Amino acid sequence: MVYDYIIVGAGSAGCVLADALTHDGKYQVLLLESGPEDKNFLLDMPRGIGKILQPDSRYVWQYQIHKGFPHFNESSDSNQETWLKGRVLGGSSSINGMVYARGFPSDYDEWETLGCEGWNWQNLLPHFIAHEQHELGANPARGDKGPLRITTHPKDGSGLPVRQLGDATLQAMADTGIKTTEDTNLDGGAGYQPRTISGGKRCSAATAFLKPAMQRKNLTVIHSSQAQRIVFDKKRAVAVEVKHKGTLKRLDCQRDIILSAGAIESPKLLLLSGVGDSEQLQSLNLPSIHHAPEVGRNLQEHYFIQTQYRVRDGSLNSAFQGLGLIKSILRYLLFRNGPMSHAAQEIIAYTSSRSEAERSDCQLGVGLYSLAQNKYPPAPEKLPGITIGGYPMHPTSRGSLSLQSADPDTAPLIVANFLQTDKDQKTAVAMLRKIRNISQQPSLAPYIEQELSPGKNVETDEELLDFYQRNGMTAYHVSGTCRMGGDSDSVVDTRTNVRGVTGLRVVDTSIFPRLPSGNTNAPTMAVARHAAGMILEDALRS
Ligand SMILES: Cc1cc2nc3c(=O)[nH]c(=O)nc-3n(C[C@H](O)[C@H](O)[C@H](O)COP(=O)(O)OP(=O)(O)OC[C@H]3O[C@@H](n4cnc5c(N)ncnc54)[C@H](O)[C@@H]3O)c2cc1C
Repeated sequence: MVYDYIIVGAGSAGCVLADALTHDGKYQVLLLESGPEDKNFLLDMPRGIGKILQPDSRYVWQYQIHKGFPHFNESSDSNQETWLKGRVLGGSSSINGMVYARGFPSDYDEWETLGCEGWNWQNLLPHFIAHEQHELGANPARGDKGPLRITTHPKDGSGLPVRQLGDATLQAMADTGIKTTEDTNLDGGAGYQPRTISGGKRCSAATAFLKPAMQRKNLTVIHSSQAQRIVFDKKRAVAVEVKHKGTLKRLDCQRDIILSAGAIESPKLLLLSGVGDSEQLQSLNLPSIHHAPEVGRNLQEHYFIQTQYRVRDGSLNSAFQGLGLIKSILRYLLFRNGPMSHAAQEIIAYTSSRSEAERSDCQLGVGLYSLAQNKYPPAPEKLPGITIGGYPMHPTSRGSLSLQSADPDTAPLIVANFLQTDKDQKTAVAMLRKIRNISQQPSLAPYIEQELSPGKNVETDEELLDFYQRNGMTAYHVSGTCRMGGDSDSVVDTRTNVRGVTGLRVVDTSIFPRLPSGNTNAPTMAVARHAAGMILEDALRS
């Protein structure tokens, strides 16, 4: 069989593409996924991620990365961390924190200004709307007829006193100038978390887009098979070489091969296939099909920091351990609600680190629980607490990704280069001060007993920055490594074609020229739907 399209990677982008490209029944499409099926109760139950994100999980890719702080020893804990990506049908949308954040109009309008013609808000908004089945209902900027189910954190507090603490936190935010809104995706500000959760279950890209499409005869899904490289006939991509149970196989394609393997594996596949910096490729004895030095550059990630507070009452800590955990699980099994049905954090806020009059530059997230210090994988603290975390949304620092070996099973070298620029450092410190200010508002005084971290001894800008650098971590939003642009240096053009070759596209977070304001799952799905329209249009023309 020669497929019309082969999509590599059944993640957020791959599932949307598989649905859109098979819709009219005209094209034979193969969706290839290296991970297994998503048949596990812990993937469905939102707080199952506590177990899914364990180091030995079969559902994740793991990467040991360098943070890139020049003043810390390269091998110290402050300079290294583990990044995870989903490796299962649904990709990272099957293992993520389920925060539904679209980014704001200015993000996409900025993409267009950067040369990505046609990728503005006006063009992307219809895709967000078409995807959404939002419990708050439809309006000109929100959809309720799509396959992706979205709810906001429940108003009843799930039978626990957490709602009072949540309301008090929102009041504290309001007192610092961050208005409370019903739908933070439309109005910014602060509110209860919009989530890709419905009926107490995760709604991944596989649930929303792939499962219904799998009924179609023109879609073939092969899981547990890893693409090793793209096969070229001169400069045309014609097949994918795949490893399945130790055996190599060639799968042929007559239109386009679309890489949707995510912002780490898509550039890795390009490099392994001969599209990248030719000097680097030659040093690894790889062929050079096209010299594209930007592959793997422009890496962007949100650097997340968590602050913690001891509280007297209202926290969920007891619901995640001992007898409390058994009760939470029982409650979930019986009613599909309670703490096991919550997203990673209960409250979200968008704010400016400096003045509310300016464009929001930070996302804050409040978890009504606290975590034991220096423990990996994360575990709840015994005593009650809350976390207020956040990250600057528009980092100007850039990292990179490169091959360490020509062996597809060897992880690439990733250097994040967090907080390298003066602007990023100033925003990081200002955000930490903002969080502290929120925690000190009168509405939280009945709850908060003590700031645990950073703690009152961390006071000057230098101390706050040092705390941030040492304790910050990935927000799991890695993007930008196959940058899309109108300029000849960009890796893909504005119709998602890889420059310098034919029959090859990239559609996933790696093509983002800049990170959007907030989490990346919803933007990736909208980008994939926009790209699918172009792919079908181009097919009609050819
Ligand atoms: C732990 C975690 C928490 C997150 N929390 C949130 C959140 O709460 N909200 C939010 O909006 N975003 C969140 N994100 C980010 C968001 O989920 C991702 O940015 C988004 O899903 C990425 O989509 P993608 O299509 O680019 O890649 P992915 O969804 O990662 O999909 C890539 C797929 O390609 C497969 N693949 C890779 N290489 C190969 C190969 N060689 N052959 C075959 N298949 C291959 C992978 O196994 C994977 O299934 C989180 C991410 C993680 C990891």
